[in-house]
Amino acid sequence: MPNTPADSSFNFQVNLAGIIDILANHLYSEEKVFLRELLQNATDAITARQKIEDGFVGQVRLDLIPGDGDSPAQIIFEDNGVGLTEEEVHLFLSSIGSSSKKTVNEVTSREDFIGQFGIGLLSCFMITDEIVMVTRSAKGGSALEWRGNADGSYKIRQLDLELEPGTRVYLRQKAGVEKFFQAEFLRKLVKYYGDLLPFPIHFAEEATPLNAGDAPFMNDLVSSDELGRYGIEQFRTQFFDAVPLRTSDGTTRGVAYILPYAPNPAEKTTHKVYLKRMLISEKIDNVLPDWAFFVKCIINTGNLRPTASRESFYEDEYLKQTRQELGDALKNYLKGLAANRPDRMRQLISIHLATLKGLALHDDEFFDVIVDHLPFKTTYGEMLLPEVARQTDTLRHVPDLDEYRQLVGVASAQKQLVVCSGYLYDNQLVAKYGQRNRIPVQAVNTSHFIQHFEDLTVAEREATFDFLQQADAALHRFQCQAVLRKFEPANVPTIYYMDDRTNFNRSIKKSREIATDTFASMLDSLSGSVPSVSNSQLCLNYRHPLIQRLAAKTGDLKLEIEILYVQALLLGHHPLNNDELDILSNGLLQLMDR
Ligand SMILES: Nc1ncnc2c1ncn2[C@@H]1O[C@H](COP(=O)(O)OP(=O)(O)OP(=O)(O)O)[C@@H](O)[C@H]1O
Repeated sequence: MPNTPADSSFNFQVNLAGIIDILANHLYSEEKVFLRELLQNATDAITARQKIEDGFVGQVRLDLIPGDGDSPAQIIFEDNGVGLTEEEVHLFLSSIGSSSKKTVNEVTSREDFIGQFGIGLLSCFMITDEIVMVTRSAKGGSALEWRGNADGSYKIRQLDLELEPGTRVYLRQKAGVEKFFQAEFLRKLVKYYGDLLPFPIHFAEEATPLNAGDAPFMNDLVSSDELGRYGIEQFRTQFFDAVPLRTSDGTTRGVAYILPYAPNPAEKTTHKVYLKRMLISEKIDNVLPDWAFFVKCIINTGNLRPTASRESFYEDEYLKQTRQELGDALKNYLKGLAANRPDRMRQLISIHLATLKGLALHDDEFFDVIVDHLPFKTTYGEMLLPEVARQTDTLRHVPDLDEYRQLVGVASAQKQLVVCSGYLYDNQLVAKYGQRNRIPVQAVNTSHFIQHFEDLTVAEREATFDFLQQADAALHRFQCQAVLRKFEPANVPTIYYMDDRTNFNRSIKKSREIATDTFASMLDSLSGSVPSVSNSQLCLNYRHPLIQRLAAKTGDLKLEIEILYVQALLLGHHPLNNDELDILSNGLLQLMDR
């Protein structure tokens, strides 16, 4: 054991080969990014040269020397950028984490370049064991050869060659990465990462560059047809629409494609993002607000800061501002669509209804943009909430779908405008609409309607007294009270209101019928804990001829009343338990006997 003095200090020891291995092989998710890093260095070198030579025209050439039996294949990647002096080679190329792009002076600033960490070149070690770079600085000096090894060693030598300024990188294939050394593969990869770069990238001696150097979304005057065609080309999808995006300072611009289908909300939509015209990643998910997951974007940005792996952006002020502004552009599009093309807005809503409703609930701003255009089922047919609000002083809604179905005919006949809020999010949306627009909102159920039905006259009440007594007694075992009222439509004989307690007890009874012994005793103790008093009501319609006839009859009407009760359950979409099914079958048998 070494004898360490009490308060001695040491420097960390760096295992160079280990660090290189981590950076080269574990920072990036895929090997192909080595080409992105080479393109990025070439772009930055050309930018740096343009800073000192006004109007300088950059270019890049990529070549592949196929392998033969003895020597492996080799990629040669060449740019006519600023190159490196000997001092710079030692300072930036041979020192991990050093980058010439951090240097700020009167001609360059940090924002001019894509690179910043001083590690990107190491990604080439994913496909080679040795990086050879031949460079000559535009600032003068002789040509140099630098050989960097994955074990952390490097060599430099001066070359006695009259080279034009620029840099050439040689990468000799290591075992197991043959696919990156195929001409076709490289061509595609260059197009993939560098299609928008503003200088030609040639393959070998080919006259036509591999990259287009531009894209329709970079052009302010682009037509939406052109954007649509670009969307098909990029994603093989005919989108619902293409929305041009642009931040106020113009540093980020692009296009948002509205998906022609409802996306899976569990999956985040990712976007294709270029940084200073170089493709960073297709999997960026934080450049748009969360609510915008019904669009897929392609954007080019000049000021967002990529992380070291370049697979996402730092959550900084620029990103927040950009996200806000791109979100605003989308909201403006939706507003414009609603104002000028309501038919298209309706189509968009019909595709993304659930998504838009869910988003509106969680984002107040978005809520205000969209809520006036969301269709709701009402007793007057499909309506928008502002239309409903114009026609009633209180926005009444039925939050239970089955209950709404039972009530719709009755409420329409009473000329009551009621919204169905039984579909996903509708209940909360109606409540939020009332809250934000200061309109009273009331959730109503069947009981509300029964209370407002017309009462019988005194004479009618006297004449039906016995019948009502009998009905009440017959319904007692179902924890239900009989009520006699007059309501429209006259062809509806009954309407049933089931309160929560009865509902709970009925579900327990239904489960009890199929439960094992142990589970049954648990259910018994549960049902014992609920008071048997309930407010459930079977409202009999005195306008219906059948009810009038029954009310006028004397004798035992238990079976008739029970059948009416079961019929009301069925109309209200309530599942029947065994007792109730028996009532139906007995009733039919007795009918046959008669
Ligand atoms: N083609 C090139 N022309 C001129 N200089 C280059 C070239 N490629 C690399 N360099 C120099 O080597 C340095 C290190 O490059 P590297 O790609 O590792 O990091 P970076 O580009 O600075 O930052 P990042 O890690 O963010 O890519 C650069 O800062 C630059 O000075």
